[in-house]
Amino acid sequence: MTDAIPPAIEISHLTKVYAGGKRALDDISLSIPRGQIYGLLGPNGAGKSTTINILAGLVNKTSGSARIWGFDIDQNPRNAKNSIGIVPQEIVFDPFFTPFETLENQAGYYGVPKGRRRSMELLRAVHLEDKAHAYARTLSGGMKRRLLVAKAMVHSPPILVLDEPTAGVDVQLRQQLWEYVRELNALGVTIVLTTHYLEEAEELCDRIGIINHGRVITDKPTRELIAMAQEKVVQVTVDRDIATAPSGPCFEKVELSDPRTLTITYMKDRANAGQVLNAVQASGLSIVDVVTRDPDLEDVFLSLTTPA
Ligand SMILES: Nc1ncnc2c1ncn2[C@@H]1O[C@H](COP(=O)(O)OP(=O)(O)OP(=O)(O)O)[C@@H](O)[C@H]1O
Repeated sequence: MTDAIPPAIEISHLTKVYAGGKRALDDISLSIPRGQIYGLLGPNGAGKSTTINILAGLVNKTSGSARIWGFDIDQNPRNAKNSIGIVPQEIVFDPFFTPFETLENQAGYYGVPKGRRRSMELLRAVHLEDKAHAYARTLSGGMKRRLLVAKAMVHSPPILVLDEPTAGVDVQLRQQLWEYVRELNALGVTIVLTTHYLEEAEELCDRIGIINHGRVITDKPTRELIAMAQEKVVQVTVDRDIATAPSGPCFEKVELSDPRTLTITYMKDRANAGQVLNAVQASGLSIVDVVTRDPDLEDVFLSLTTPA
């Protein structure tokens, strides 16, 4: 009876108006399925952190409701909190504790008995075993971020939320972090991440929600979202220099990138690449090379978040 299993996170008509009147969330509803890697995307100030901070119990909502692993955050705050681990955007540690102590303290905070603590195991998983007894202040930025991930996992929550985890983290560390996130997901942990890196969301996430100005503008499987980008681009190299770009009935836009290269945009619901190439040949040009570009999430994101 999979239908009876509640989603990992269910947000229903959530609204947040900050003191001062800023409406950061305006009637948001989202359902995040269990077992997935879910990407929450949106431009700066869209309301991503506000959403996560409400789930974490750090910000009070104005109205609406949220359930974490089936537990209502108002009616069952303790179970809701125990079901989620949050890696915050900002790095906050007591610099005088070692990574090992940091994890032990956090486990204590969650009431994890000594015999069931996994501090060393977690440090090993985030490649910080050799730093277990160094002061937190001596760790590099990337190490601190990995320690935050371990800290969020001390109570073995079924959901891990990462708020902009790779901001300011170099490419190699980012890859290591994602590797660990994927491992956790393979073990059954539901992952929610917010990111500005669209390629990253596209590569990692099974499903993506986009919010803008405090509203959900889309919430779909990544594949469907990419398919929504209607614009396609084909770059055609012709056999001789030309001075002006030819026109074609199915061209949305055409540019002469260099004297022999045409960059043609067409709408995939109105034409196909064959028709575009036929139109080029019909203008008397011979084609020597063709490069097509598939839409990526950036195209979808821009078309959905830019005011029409
Ligand atoms: N404590 C606060 N008091 C008043 N306004 C706030 C507060 N925190 C956030 N806001 C405002 O609420 C809106 C949503 O902010 P939020 O931090 O949730 O966005 P975000 O999508 O996480 O952005 P970013 O990607 O920059 O972190 C913004 O306009 C922000 O200025």
